[in-house]
This record gives sequence, C-alpha cells and structure tokens, in this order.
Amino acid sequence: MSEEVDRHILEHYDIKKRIGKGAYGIVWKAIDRRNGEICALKKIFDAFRNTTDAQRTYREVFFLTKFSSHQNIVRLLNVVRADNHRDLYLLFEYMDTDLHQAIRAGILAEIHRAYIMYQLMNATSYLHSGNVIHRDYKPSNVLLNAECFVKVADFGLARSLIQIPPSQSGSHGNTVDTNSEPLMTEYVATRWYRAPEILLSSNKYTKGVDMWSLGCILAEMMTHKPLFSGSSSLNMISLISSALPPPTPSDVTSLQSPYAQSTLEHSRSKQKRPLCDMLPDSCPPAVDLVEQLMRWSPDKRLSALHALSHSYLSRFYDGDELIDIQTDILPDITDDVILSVSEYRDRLYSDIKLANQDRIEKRVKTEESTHSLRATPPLRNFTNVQDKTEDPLFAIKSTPVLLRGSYSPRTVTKVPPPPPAGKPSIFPKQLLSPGAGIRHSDSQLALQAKNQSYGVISRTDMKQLFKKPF
Ligand SMILES: Nc1ncnc2c1ncn2[C@@H]1O[C@H](COP(=O)(O)OP(=O)(O)OP(=O)(O)O)[C@@H](O)[C@H]1O
Repeated sequence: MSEEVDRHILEHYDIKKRIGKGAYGIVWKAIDRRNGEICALKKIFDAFRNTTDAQRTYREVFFLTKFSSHQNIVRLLNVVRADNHRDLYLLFEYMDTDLHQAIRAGILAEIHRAYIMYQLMNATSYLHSGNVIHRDYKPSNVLLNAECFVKVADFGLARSLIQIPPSQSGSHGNTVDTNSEPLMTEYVATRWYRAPEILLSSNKYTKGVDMWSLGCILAEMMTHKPLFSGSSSLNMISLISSALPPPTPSDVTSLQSPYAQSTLEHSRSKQKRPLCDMLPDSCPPAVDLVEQLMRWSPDKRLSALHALSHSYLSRFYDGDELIDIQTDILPDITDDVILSVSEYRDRLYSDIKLANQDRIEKRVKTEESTHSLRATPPLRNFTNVQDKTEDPLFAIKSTPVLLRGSYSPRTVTKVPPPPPAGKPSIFPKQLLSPGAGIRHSDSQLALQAKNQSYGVISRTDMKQLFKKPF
C-alpha cells in the first residue's frame, strides 16, 4: 500500500495526518484548500484490482451517494480518480473518532451509549427501509464526534435485498442469496460481529444480520470488550451457544444453513454463561435490548424500527426523525451480473460524471430561474472526468446526487412510531424526561437539549484518543 497521495489531490487538499487504516485503504485528515473545510480523505488501494474489489468499490460509492444525506450516515463529498487508474480517492466529512477508539478509551457514559445506539438504529431503519443491509457493522465503522453524533461509515459490503428472483428468496422475501456472490469467503463481515447464520454459511441474508451486529456493539459498549471474540467460525458458534438459550428446531430451520443442524447439535452445550451474566452492572433495559437483538433466529431479532421504541432508546425518539425511503435502493448492476474490472471502473467514472452533469444542469436551471445567468460559473470548472488535468474532482459536494440505478426520486416520509412488538412490558409508555426538552423535529434544539441534559464527551477525553498512534 503506497501512502503517497497524488499531486492533483495535494493541490486541492492539505493533508494533515493519518487518522485510520482499514483493509482497503488509508484515511487522512485533510483541509480543502478552497474553502478551509476539514475533511477525511480515504485512498482506496487497487480499488479495481479484481472483479470482487471493483464490485465492492462500485457498491461503496453507489450506496454512499444514495444514503449520504441522512444525518447518521457519513457524507461523501467528492470522488477523485487517481493518476494510476487503480486507486480511488473518496472525500468525506470529517469526524473526530470512531466507536472502537471511544470504547477503548472508556469515555462513554451510559447516556452516550444509549444515544449512540439510538442513532445507529435510526440509520439502520433508514437503510432497511430501502431494503439495503450494511453487513459490516462494527465499532470501527461507527464514526463519532465530540457531540456524540454518530455517522455510519464503510458501505463496501452493503447489499440490496431485492436482487434475486422471488423463487430464490427466503421465506421472508427480504433476503439475498449469497450463492450469487463471488468469493464469498473473502466477502463477509468481521467475524466477531457476524450473525450465527453467516457463521454457519447460510446462503440467505436478511436484515437480521445487521441487528445481530448491533447487539454485539451495544454489549461491547457496556463491557469495553468484544462480546464474542472467537478465533474461528466454529469457535464463535460455540461461544454463542454458551450464552444463548439453546435454539429451538424452528430457530435452526430459520438459519437456513445446511450445517446448522449438525453444528448446533455438536456444539450444543448447556447455556453456561447467559448474556445477562456477561453484562454485569449494566442497566436492565440495555441488557434487555441486547437479548432481543441477539437471538438465534434472524426473524426473532428486534427490527431497527421496533428497537427505536424500546425502553432503552425511547427517551430519544418521538418519530419525527424517522425517514422511510419508500423505495428499493438498487444499483443497476445487479449482483448476478459480473462485469469486468474495466467495465466497473468505467461505469463508476461515467456515473459520477453523469451525476456531476445533472448537478450542473440543476444549478444552471436554478440560476436561470432566478435570472442570474451571469453568475453561472464557467463549465470548465466541472470538466469531463476523463480530463483530469482541468479539474480532476468529481464535485458531488453539498447537493446529494443519485447515481444510475433503480430508484425513484427520494421520497421521504415521516412515519409514526411503530406499534410495540413483543411483550408489552418491554415497551412502557415512552416519557421524555421533563426538562430534557428533546424534540427531534429540530436537530439543533435536540442537540442542545441533549448536551445540556447529558453532557457531551469532553474535548479532553477526545484529545486523549488522538494521543494513541495508529
Ligand atoms: N470521515 C471520517 N472521519 C474520521 N475518521 C474516519 C472517517 N472515515 C474513516 N475514518 C477512520 O478510518 C478508519 C478506516 O475507514 P474505513 O472503515 O472506511 O476503511 P476500510 O479500509 O473500508 O476499513 P475496513 O477494514 O473496516 O473495511 C475508520 O475506522 C475510522 O477510524
């Protein structure tokens, strides 16, 4: 991995320091020289090395572009190609840290944990309403700032759930057949946060895989260490078996794995250390939420929408912030179509170019309609992406643009809180604490109220995080 940054990037961005490194690239803190904005620059190495990587890159940009306007999803600002046509640069809004580091630093109080979980559920219910699953929830993919605002990152594994003919889908329709996925073994979420059905090589994915991972994250926030840090898939199953009540026959069936029966039979131990014992000193509603998320059967796990009404999170929730996409978000290159590396790359370049042109047209139209044509910037500022000598930046910028794909214009609707599911006692009447003043219809007010009521993560605590070398 070359840590060098292309000259045309350096011309536009002043690189400050390295802030993260993942399997696919390096992330730096940078300043946009044109407006002084702080941003995060991610260099994806060999973004189009093989079809799997090219498909991953294509999906990552597609989903980020589609979801970036949600307040709890990291905003993609720019996509810039590299000189070598192999790497790719993504520019994001900058966040102070990630949840992995915040957990390790031990700076999260109970109220922060709950608020983080609430925002994660909010983002997840948004993704799931578009029938998309993230598939790689883990603390390092949850970005955080000192105000305790959460942004979900890393959409490299995100998938639409509606890419397969109904005949192949599972009993609930909202599933993905992983048989269509090339090199699936390289293509699954981090083991410790993987749902049992994935560990058991099920060929059906559901929204439940994200809900399981969110349960792991909440538990990790409570205990400061990963809940199940198994050394292999089998070891993971054995750790999970000793914490969960034994699966019922219908649970086993719902895992939709040819290995479920024999593996679970084999590792069926008595529940040695139930989840609640693994989460000592935690507040009961938090433990209850973990238990409702971490169930053998994906169908029995709480949905993101219902989790928002759970007694642990309901203090933040009044339904006003909830966004239902009301349409399926689906890249137009479906998973059963495998393109060549150069086709994925060209498609990505041209989609960005189209999106950019669309943005320019909209801008020109707006300016025409306001009789300010003289103010229209010269189009050479938004040159064809092929000609990067003039302007290599694909300026996605503030207007969220939609890449090609199957979608209708973003129609968002506020939906009322879902009816309580499960035992009524788990969903007591939701009361906002008097004086807390949390109303989500105005996020600024809500933030103020939350900060006043609960306190932000202190800047000093945040600074401690950055002392740690990456
Ligand atoms: N917008 C951002 N602001 C601040 N830090 C960020 C930002 N985006 C990413 N990071 C940091 O960089 C790390 C790696 O980012 P990211 O997960 O996108 O890379 P990746 O190569 O896809 O990682 P993975 O190995 O999880 O697939 C994150 O865990 C986080 O610490």
